[in-house]
Amino acid sequence: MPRLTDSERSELLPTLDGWALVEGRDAITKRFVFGDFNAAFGWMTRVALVAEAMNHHPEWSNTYNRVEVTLATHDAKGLTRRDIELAQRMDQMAAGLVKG
Ligand SMILES: C[C@H](O)[C@H](O)[C@H]1CNC2=NC(N)=NC(=O)C2=N1
Repeated sequence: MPRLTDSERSELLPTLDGWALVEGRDAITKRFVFGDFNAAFGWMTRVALVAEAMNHHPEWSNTYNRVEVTLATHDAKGLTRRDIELAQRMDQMAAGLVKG
């Protein structure tokens, strides 16, 4: 899986909702804020099954109702289309459950 080209980045990154580039690393990151722990962990559980089905896994941490997510393709040592797809899936699955 090749890393995103510059033109792919300028095309695809703006389609994401609230994701930011990680300083000093070819990766994207986002903080999801849910109503409570149950909502946050339930979302993580559902996303985990999607990630496993995609064979593409997030780097993430959970503190009560917050989930910090970083996406990159380890095999490519940077961003690929898999990261864009997983980010979009995460946004879809968080719709209506997150603040802001
Ligand atoms: C062996 C397994 O298919 C690979 O390690 C997969 C699993 N999940 C992955 N997830 C991510 N984020 N990047 C990868 O390169 C990757 N590779």
